Amino acid sequence: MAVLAGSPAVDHIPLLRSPDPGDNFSGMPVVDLSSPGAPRAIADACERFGFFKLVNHGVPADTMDRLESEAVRFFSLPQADKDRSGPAYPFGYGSKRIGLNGDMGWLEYLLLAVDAASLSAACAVPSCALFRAALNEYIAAVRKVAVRVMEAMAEGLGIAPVDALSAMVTAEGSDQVFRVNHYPPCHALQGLGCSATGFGEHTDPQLISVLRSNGTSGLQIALQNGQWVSVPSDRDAFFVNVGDSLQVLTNGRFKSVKHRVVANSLKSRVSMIYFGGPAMTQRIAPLPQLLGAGEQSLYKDFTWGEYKKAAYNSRLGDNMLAHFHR
Ligand SMILES: C=C1C[C@]23C[C@@]1(O)CC[C@H]2[C@@]12CC[C@H](O)[C@@](C)(C(=O)O1)[C@H]2[C@@H]3C(=O)O
Ligand SMILES: O=C(O)CCC(=O)C(=O)O
Ligand SMILES: [Fe+2]
Repeated sequence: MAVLAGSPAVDHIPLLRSPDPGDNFSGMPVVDLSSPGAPRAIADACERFGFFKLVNHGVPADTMDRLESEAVRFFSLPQADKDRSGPAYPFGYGSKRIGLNGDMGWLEYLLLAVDAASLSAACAVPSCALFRAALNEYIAAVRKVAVRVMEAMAEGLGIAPVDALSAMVTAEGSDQVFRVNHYPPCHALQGLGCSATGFGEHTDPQLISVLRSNGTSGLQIALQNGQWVSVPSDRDAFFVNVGDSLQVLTNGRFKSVKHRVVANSLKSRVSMIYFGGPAMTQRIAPLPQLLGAGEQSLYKDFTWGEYKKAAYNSRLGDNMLAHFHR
């Protein structure tokens, strides 16, 4: 992977070709959650792209803006103060290093554990009461959206009960994670025709990810033909993606989408992502309601705990699911 010689600021950060304005995703599925057609539109988008934009989701702009302002305030603290909330593993503040296996990106972040509906009480960060309150309010709201979307997925797939998928994230002991990412502008690369990797290409291991970002673009997804396209930002919408576990539960009908973030040379990007995962002991296997007569699972049997362990022992860009294919 190319790294820029002589620019210590971006040392060890992989570089990417600058996004080309023509790469904007023109076919982006946009789903109105308040519309009766939402379940079918969601299932269709998950089958074609594993990704869609969600509007009319009902989360007040205030809830999103408050968390964004608190996050911006946190990330502008002196480095030594932020470092006191680290390291990121298992949960806390991290900078440039992603995971424990050598991945690097042009970002800093907070990785947080989520309990039944809010931040885990045991979660060490952040200590500021206003930030914690904003996190709790936002997490409770985004989690409800994730549940509504998973119910719509079941309806769109034509399976019963309606909570066949969502029950996995509402169950006792479900493994939910929340992440706030800050990608500072990467001035060192301005005008050089390349960009710093903010978050390298990967798929999310969980069932569902629900992302909201400020008005700075940078998120890209890979289409099924391998082409990378840029996702135009929209601070009022959520972007939903299918994770590896949901691909398995649907026996490959829904696609776990490969995505990455390219850092901007001028503007900072702030994103907040809810990752809905099941309980560690949950078996991840195609739902019987989705298997046609004589249809076999494409995957070996495993639990979320086993898959998570394999994922966390992998590099970001590794195709983790490949090891679980029959
Ligand atoms: C390199 C890694 C970071 C990651 C754990 C892993 O070993 C591979 C999966 C990565 C990922 C991607 C989605 C989420 O951001 C995340 C929290 C997750 O559950 O899996 C990250 C992990 C991480 O940053 O710890
Ligand atoms: O920050 C973003 O916009 C996306 C980050 C991401 O894909 C992740 O944290 O898993
Ligand atoms: Fe991701």
